[in-house]
Amino acid sequence: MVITRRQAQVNNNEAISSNGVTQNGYHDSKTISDDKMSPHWKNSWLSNFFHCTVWPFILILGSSQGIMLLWYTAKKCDGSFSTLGGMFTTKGVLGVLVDIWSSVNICTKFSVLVLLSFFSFQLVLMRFLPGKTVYGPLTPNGHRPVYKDNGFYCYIVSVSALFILQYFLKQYSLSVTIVYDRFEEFLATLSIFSGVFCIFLYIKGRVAPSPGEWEVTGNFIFDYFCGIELYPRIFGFDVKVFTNCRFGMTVWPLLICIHAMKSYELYGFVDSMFVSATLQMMYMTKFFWWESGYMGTLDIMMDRAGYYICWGCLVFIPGLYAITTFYLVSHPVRLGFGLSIAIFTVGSLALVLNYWADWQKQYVRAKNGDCLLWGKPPQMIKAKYHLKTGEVKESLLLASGFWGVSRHFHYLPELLHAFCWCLPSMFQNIMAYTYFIWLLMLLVHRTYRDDLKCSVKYGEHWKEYKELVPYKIIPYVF
Ligand SMILES: NC(=O)C1=CN([C@@H]2O[C@H](COP(=O)(O)OP(=O)(O)OC[C@H]3O[C@@H](n4cnc5c(N)ncnc54)[C@H](OP(=O)(O)O)[C@@H]3O)[C@@H](O)[C@H]2O)C=CC1
Ligand SMILES: CC(C)CCC[C@@H](C)[C@H]1CC[C@H]2C3=CC=C4C[C@@H](O)CC[C@]4(C)[C@H]3CC[C@]12C
Repeated sequence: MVITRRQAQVNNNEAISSNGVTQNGYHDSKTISDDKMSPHWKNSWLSNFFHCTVWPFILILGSSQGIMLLWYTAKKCDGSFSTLGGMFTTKGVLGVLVDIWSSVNICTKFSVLVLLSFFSFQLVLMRFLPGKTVYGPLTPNGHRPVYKDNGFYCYIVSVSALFILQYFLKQYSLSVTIVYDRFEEFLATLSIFSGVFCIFLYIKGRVAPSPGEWEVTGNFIFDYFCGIELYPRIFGFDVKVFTNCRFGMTVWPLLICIHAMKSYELYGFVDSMFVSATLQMMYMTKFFWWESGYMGTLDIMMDRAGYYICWGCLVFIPGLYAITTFYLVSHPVRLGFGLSIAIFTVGSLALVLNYWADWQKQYVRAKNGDCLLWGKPPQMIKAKYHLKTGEVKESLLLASGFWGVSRHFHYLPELLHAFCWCLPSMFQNIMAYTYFIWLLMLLVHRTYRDDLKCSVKYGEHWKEYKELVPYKIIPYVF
């Protein structure tokens, strides 16, 4: 039996990314036969089958159900998971799902038209707005992706366009808040679209892969779920920039604005909505300001364009990331001036701290260590790594500043900031904290994932860094 190294490592439970893709791209990835693999692999065909086929299959089938249930809980169960649980006991999970899907209009003319117009608008902005050329990280086979850094302009134009559109629609007694009213239609249509789009990406990856990394295991479910190409391009458009940034990360702030408008239409000014929406808009503004830095993170360097990342950005971000303000539309809370200011101040400081930590890493690397951090020369490790081509490269691992406190200190202010935008909903329902709970799980998992990736990439140098900075997020705790 011949399988690729990628699948073999999944069997051996080595560096597995969140979507199941191994992260050992810095060594050769030739096809190997099972007699060369560890005996553990031979004994664990069941684990291989589970990780590479059953688990992706469950996620593909279950993901859209999960996101529709979240919408249903927020809209039809008064934001209460226990009400949903009650429905599960009376009707059964399947019964509830059948009720949901039979009541939702999928691929209506309206939703398809709105989505196609939005896709086209984003593609036009992506192509024509100016931006300097930036380079992504070098892939193990020596490919360096090139981007146009115009994310911030695209974001500003998109948010402004929403307000301009609202202004014109109001003249005809219409409103963009129809997106909130008929949100389920959009979620369902996007789910279908992303499923079909990933089939297209699978075929494209097999017959006409773009330059850069790509890999086929031959297991359709695995390849469909994890993707084949790392940097697919269609007519010069980078697919992952489109799905992650121009769609997912752009729809999120637009939804926040739509929820705030809806809340204003219903009740006038509500402080809890204002605090939550403003904190999130600040977060998004920071993201787009730093977008070129995002091109060097795990999602872009590791996750191939498959169902996991495409469905995630096309459906999961709109469905889950904006859930707090979605919930606040139907559950307004009056916080009062003092509490609003307190939450807003803590949330803003947390965001500054998170940005500062991200910035320290980029700054020291950009200056090649020739700078001061907190008034002192930075403590660094010059970590060597090998490309597949055999070429030796070097990166700086910062071991002072925030990166000397813990290996992922910046996740702490990220979590605090997210908590602050959920807190305005107070404590009536846990639903408003769904994003925070998700983020907590995602970031904890990410610390393991990044450790594996870096230990494979830097070997002894990473060990050295771990000795200098032994904790993952909170010193002496985790
Ligand atoms: N809201 C959300 O859903 C999420 C938000 N985030 C946020 O996104 C931002 C980026 O986070 P994330 O993508 O996890 O990546 P990180 O910022 O943690 O970067 C990880 C990478 O940085 C490099 N690195 C690791 N340690 C060091 C060091 N000591 N010195 C220099 N370089 C180092 C390594 O890459 P290399 O190969 O270059 O050495 C490593 O793979 C953060 O602000 C985070 O909070 C992240 C995940 C989810
Ligand atoms: C299939 C699903 C269960 C999971 C889908 C997950 C993805 C939608 C998300 C996984 C990682 C997320 C992100 C990583 C880093 C980010 C930088 C930050 O500054 C903004 C948010 C984000 C882009 C974030 C977006 C969602 C993911 C890609």
